[in-house]
Amino acid sequence: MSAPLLHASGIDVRFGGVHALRGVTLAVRPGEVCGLIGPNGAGKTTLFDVLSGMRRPDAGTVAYDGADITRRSPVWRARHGMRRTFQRQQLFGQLTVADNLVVARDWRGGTRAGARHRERAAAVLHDCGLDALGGAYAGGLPVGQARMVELARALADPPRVLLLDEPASGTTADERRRLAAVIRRTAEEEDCAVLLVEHNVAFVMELCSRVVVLDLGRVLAEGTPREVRADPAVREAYLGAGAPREG
Ligand SMILES: Nc1ncnc2c1ncn2[C@@H]1O[C@H](COP(=O)(O)OP(=O)(O)OP(=O)(O)O)[C@@H](O)[C@H]1O
Repeated sequence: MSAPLLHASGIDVRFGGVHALRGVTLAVRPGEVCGLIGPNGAGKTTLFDVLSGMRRPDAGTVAYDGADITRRSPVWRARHGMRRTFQRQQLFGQLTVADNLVVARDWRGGTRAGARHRERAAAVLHDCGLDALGGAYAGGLPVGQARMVELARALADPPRVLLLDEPASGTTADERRRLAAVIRRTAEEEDCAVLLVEHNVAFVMELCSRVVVLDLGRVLAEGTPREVRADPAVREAYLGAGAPREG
């Protein structure tokens, strides 16, 4: 098994009296799609904030490719191949879909690379089945299409780590199939380490090779989808009565 590319160890985060993360340890390897699930308030988004550098943990470390990056900024992490999407969509609504992808590469500077960035954007749009939408304004897209564009934008500059926050939220079954195919292909063909937070358990269980369950700021369980489904503690805390949607 390859070494973890992203490795969070003993992460603690407090918001005043709320202990949002309590000694969370989690590793993601190149080429794997790992799911992060758990009830509302379990700490999933807070952990994403720590991994992407948007929140400094009160304790614990984040390592990337073996180096401690706990104090590195979000921009540093992005420059080094870490990409994140958000629960609430963050597309540039007044730009076209293609320009959303070009911007995702141009931010590094070097405008002379513009033509290459356009070529890469076109290729990524093609791979994501979005050829027809390149000229459409991103602000006018239905939710499901916008989710795919967000994923495409995260791929515009080739990622080494992809943190996806509820990528399937608001999508149809057909859109989920296409999202899953692109995510799987990115992990396998680009050797990218993918971690995704998702409330749609069926989507996670189908797509991910490994699943981590958070509850009340702690790792409650970790394993293959089959192992996690069968875990009594997970069933009680998350998959039992009042479980989130399965499809
Ligand atoms: N900025 C903040 N200030 C105070 N408390 C916060 C803040 N952000 C999160 N929390 C609290 O930390 C805990 C974890 O929240 P977090 O949003 O990480 O959970 P989550 O698993 O992502 O939930 P959801 O599935 O609803 O998105 C919750 O109790 C939440 O109320």
